[in-house]
Amino acid sequence: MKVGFIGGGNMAEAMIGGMLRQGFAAADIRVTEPNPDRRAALATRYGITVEAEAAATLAVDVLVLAVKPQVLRAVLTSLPRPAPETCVLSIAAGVRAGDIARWLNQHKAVVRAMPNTPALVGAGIAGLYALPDVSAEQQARAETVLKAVGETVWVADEALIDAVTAISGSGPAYVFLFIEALESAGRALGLDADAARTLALGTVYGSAALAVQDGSEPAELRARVTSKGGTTERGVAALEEHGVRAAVAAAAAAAAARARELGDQLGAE
Ligand SMILES: NC(=O)C1=CN([C@@H]2O[C@H](COP(=O)(O)OP(=O)(O)OC[C@H]3O[C@@H](n4cnc5c(N)ncnc54)[C@H](O)[C@@H]3O)[C@@H](O)[C@H]2O)C=CC1
Ligand SMILES: O=C(O)[C@@H]1CCC=N1
Repeated sequence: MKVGFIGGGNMAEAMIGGMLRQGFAAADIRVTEPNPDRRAALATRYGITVEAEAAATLAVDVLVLAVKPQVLRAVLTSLPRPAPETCVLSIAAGVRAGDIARWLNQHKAVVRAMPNTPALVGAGIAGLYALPDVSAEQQARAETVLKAVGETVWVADEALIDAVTAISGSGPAYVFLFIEALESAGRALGLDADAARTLALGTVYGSAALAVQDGSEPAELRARVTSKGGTTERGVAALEEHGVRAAVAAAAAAAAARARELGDQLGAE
């Protein structure tokens, strides 16, 4: 299967690294990238073909759109229409699949996906949505590309991709913010910087691993840490008093609203 990338930035690199680790051949991956430093870096690191112009990148089974949402329309309207069998896989936040099809001269085989940066270490999670004209085989090809860097979840309603964006697309930033806060609380309690970071990171990593492997409800896992009259009870009560659930809900609502706003703004162009 041949895969092309329009845009060779962070997300494209994460996906390319994962695909090569999963056994994709470097000869089957092509990238179009205008920045000469990025072109040299990708070609050297991965031995793939990286070019300044899109022409050769288009003759592929899956064409990944990995540029910023704000430039997508200009990029697509300057391209020839891809072959009907080419599955276009957009990872641009907010931009709707129907607008992509329109900018590609009514090329209807469009899958819209939202991956996340843990893809860099093969631990990504991506939501996908396919326009009705995408065949089962084209869907499977798009999924194979994303599965190279983690798990996938299909949604049947495109509006839910904005929810995926708010939860797992932007979510790593919420988790990193929590790690920052836990680390700085550790320093405030007298731990040195190294110990505070190691403890904060190990706690988030270990807790996520336990939740995934054990499979119990997160509330049940929390109950197992929380001894009656003990320390966790006080700590969790303080988190609840300070509105941690409301803060997370507000973060997700704001991110989803921004995804919709991007879709409205960019689709109206
Ligand atoms: N960073 C993240 O956590 C996530 C990002 N996304 C989406 O992925 C897309 C790419 O994001 P990043 O990789 O973070 O951005 P990035 O800025 O690292 O990469 C974008 C690349 O596109 C290149 N580019 C600009 N104009 C171009 C053109 N005309 N033709 C080809 N390439 C061009 C840039 O030189 C740059 O290397 C965005 O649409 C973003 O919404 C999706 C999921 C998560
Ligand atoms: O912040 C953004 O717009 C992109 C989409 C999800 C993660 N990064």
